[in-house]
Amino acid sequence: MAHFRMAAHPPNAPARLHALIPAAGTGSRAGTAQPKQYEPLAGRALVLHTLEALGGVSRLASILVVVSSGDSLMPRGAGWQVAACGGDTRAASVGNGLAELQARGAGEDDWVLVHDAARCLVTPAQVDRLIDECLADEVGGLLAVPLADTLKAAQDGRATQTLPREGKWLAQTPQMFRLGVLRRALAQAGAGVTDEASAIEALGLRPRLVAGSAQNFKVTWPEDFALAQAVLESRKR
Ligand SMILES: Nc1ccn([C@@H]2O[C@H](COP(=O)(O)OP(=O)(O)OP(=O)(O)O)[C@@H](O)[C@H]2O)c(=O)n1
Ligand SMILES: C[C@](O)(CO)[C@H](O)COP(=O)(O)O
Repeated sequence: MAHFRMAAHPPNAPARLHALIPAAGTGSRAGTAQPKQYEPLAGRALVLHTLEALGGVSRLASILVVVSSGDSLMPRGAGWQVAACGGDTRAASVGNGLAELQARGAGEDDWVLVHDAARCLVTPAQVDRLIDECLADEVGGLLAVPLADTLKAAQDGRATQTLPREGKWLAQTPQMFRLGVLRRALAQAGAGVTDEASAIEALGLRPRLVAGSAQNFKVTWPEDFALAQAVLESRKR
């Protein structure tokens, strides 16, 4: 694996910001022959749209993409680095990616913005809003959207109860936390957590919720590709 090291970061220098992109999943729910991040979308691999958006965020000092060992599909480019240290779960891929970032020169106090490769519709403006609102925050935070629909509890395919939706949000990415705290939080939380914020919450901390956008959805199901394509095409007009 080709390694890069970041420029030395002197003590007391301001914290830098890094993007970490977990891209080591198989996309089993998407029903595609290859992992969904490599599916063609508006003329190129889905993950390249994600990387283009992050490349438009001028405050990011580096972008590291985590892929599975043996992955031969991830495109190489000047604007990002690739580490083949993916794990069995998203949490493991992120934990391994944080260790890799640190090994490559990132500091404990540096901010890391973890962003799903599969959220290819994120925009630089959304990421900048997250950074603006979290940079002075003691904990950090995440993009999220308030629940728009009525929320049901269910059993055997039948609704058993309608749950209050007030105060409920859908978590998106990026999720922005200090590298050292996030590493420790994920190590304590274990492989079961589905996002970084849950590991931080388990420490008793309260991540800031920053308004995201319904368009920043995660490509998960077969029908999501056509929707993502339509959004990308609408932005060209
Ligand atoms: N072991 C894993 C699992 C997921 N991811 C990444 O985490 C992001 C969000 O996960 P998800 O949408 O669940 O992707 P998959 O795990 O690939 O999809 P599925 O659950 O349908 O198999 C994706 O960019 C995916 O590549 C990862 O890096 N390592
Ligand atoms: C991190 C995430 O995208 C926030 O909504 C989500 O939790 C990932 O979950 P998945 O089960 O790995 O798709």
